[in-house]
Amino acid sequence: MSSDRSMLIGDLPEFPEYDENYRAGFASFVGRPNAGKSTLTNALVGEKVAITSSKPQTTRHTIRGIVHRDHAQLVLVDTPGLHRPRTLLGSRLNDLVIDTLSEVDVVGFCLPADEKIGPGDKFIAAQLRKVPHQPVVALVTKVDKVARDQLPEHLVAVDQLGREHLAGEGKQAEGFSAIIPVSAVEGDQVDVVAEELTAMMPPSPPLYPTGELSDEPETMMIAELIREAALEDVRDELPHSIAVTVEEMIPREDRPQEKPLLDVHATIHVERNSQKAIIIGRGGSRLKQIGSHARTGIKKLLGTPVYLDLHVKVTKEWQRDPKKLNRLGF
Ligand SMILES: Nc1nc2c(ncn2[C@@H]2O[C@H](COP(=O)(O)OP(=O)(O)OP(=O)(O)O)[C@@H](O)[C@H]2O)c(=O)[nH]1
Repeated sequence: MSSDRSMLIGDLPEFPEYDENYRAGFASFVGRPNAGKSTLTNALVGEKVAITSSKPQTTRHTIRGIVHRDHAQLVLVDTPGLHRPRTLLGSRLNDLVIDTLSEVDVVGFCLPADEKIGPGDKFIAAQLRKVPHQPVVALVTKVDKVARDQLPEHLVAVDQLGREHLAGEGKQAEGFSAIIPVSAVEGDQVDVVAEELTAMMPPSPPLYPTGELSDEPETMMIAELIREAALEDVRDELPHSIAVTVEEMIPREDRPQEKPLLDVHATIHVERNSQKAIIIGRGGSRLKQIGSHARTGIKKLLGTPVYLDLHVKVTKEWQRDPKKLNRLGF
């Protein structure tokens, strides 16, 4: 894809000017499913890069968003939720999370303000002890959903969670390095989050060109857009049973230069025939709708009209079979 990429996006990379005070590095958000990680990533980056949904565990891939400030660059690695593994897929996701976290400069632990701290949060805090060299900042998300006078009590509980379950050696000796209330939806304190996190980055030249929002290969982002479209309206029936692979992305030949068209061939994998029927819909109507939603998103992402060729395939028990997981890129 690398040669096509510049053609699709159309910019030559240009890096920001910098001096010895410039900082750059990586941050990663963790938290229970639905904690608001993707929404906060989008608010910080200013564009839709990670996929948000009202149902848990849709962010399966590591999607990076890049926050550009005058004197700093913050590369966000948006991980899947850390959660107690129930399937092989679950435990692979957790390994992936710990690996990712060992490489970042700061971890943002998202804790929704409108939900009591529960066993899931304590589990994550305890997992974060495995990465003692990174500071962990508590990001108390969705503060617009609670009354102002309820917030202080919640912040005290968050502080206590850090002291009781996270505190150990290294940077986490005393629990959270900072606790920041934020509302990604209302844009409240998003800047403070950016400032605090960039201040924790090491001195470094810029890592990415100016204006770059994400270095995730387009195919991965396109697969996520299709997955999101496929889950639309049927999340209750098929919340975790869909994976998408993008087989091919080929610029259509014989098109005038000012009117390019990209052919995208992708497959939606489901686990059972009954699910295949749900995805396809009566007379193919749902599949058509999925294609049309996804196409709009892909066009917006790439700035190029696309022809989307979608297939639905039953890949049995893909969540539990290591070979199939490998093939689907997990
Ligand atoms: N009111 C309000 N809702 C929010 C805010 N941030 C996120 N949400 C909502 O909370 C839900 C979950 O948000 P996501 O950003 O998808 O959560 P996530 O942690 O990435 O979820 P997973 O991908 O399941 O791990 C969505 O419906 C969001 O719209 C916020 O600041 N305020």
